[in-house]
Amino acid sequence: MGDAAIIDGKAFAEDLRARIADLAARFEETAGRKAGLAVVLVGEDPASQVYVRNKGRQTVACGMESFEHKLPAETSEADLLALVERLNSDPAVDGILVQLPLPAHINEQKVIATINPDKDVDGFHVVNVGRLATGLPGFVPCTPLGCVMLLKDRLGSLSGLDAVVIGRSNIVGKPMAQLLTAESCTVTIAHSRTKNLPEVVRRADIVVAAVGRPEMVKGDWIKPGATVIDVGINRVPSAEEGKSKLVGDVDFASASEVAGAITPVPGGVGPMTIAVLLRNTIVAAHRNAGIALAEDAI
Ligand SMILES: Nc1nc2c(c(=O)[nH]1)N[C@@H](CN(C=O)c1ccc(C(=O)N[C@@H](CCC(=O)O)C(=O)O)cc1)CN2
Repeated sequence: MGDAAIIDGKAFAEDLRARIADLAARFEETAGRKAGLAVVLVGEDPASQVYVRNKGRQTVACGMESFEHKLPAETSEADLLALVERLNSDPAVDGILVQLPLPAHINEQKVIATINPDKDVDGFHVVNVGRLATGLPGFVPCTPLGCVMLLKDRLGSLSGLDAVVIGRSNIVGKPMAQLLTAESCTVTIAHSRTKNLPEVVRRADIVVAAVGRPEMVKGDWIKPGATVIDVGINRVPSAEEGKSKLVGDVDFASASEVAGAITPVPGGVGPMTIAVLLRNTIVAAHRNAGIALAEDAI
């Protein structure tokens, strides 16, 4: 392996959860109730089951209330929308998250649009997308916000840096580009159709790979000393017969020879996703209860 510093998302997420646990305890004292997060899972996708279980456990470990709703894969869209409506009007629920992906017969956008934007701790509702785009307070999607936290922890100010985001999804690529713009980076959104992609990436001080292609970004695409954030989570066959392993969108072995710092997979961006979800939930609880909170300090 090379000289790149390893950005330890697991350790950062642990620290963040400890701060959230303090805030949750103080919230309970002041509000007379725990902050609450409702997580809805439709179907039996194995990865989603793990993520939802971890969300529930970490919510409780931080001193918040977890409301889990596990629905069969054949649940109708109407029934799911009715559940979301009930959660919208439940005063014990500060945050609502519907685990994605949903089964093909359910319209994801319709479900997200039904969540009360002030309980949308995933930051996926168009109202929150618009708030982020215009700089208004709302909720920011957890994975990109976690990436920015890791970058600022590593680099301090990001102002003036060249950033390339590879991937243009609504959940990661687009909000990531907006957050980096708000930090005064010069941002390029690249994707699978970008011409001369390696050349574009080589200009960047910050590379965020969120393209969903295992180990696509090679070491010779990286500017020496750049900071590399790997959002990819790809399960691929391992050298051991019948086993699989997780890899990112970055070829870690070659990129870590060149980069100044890099997130590993696993243990980089992934653990930040759930920690930031808990951060958004405690923020939602304070807003819903009308209790002041220095949100930027979390
Ligand atoms: N409603 C949502 N659905 C989905 C989101 C989301 O933010 N909101 N993101 C992903 C899945 N996800 C959380 O839901 C998630 C992904 C990965 C991790 C994580 O900790 N990854 C570990 C590896 C875990 C493993 O072994 O599989 C790591 O990278 O170290 C947490 C949460 C899609 N759906």
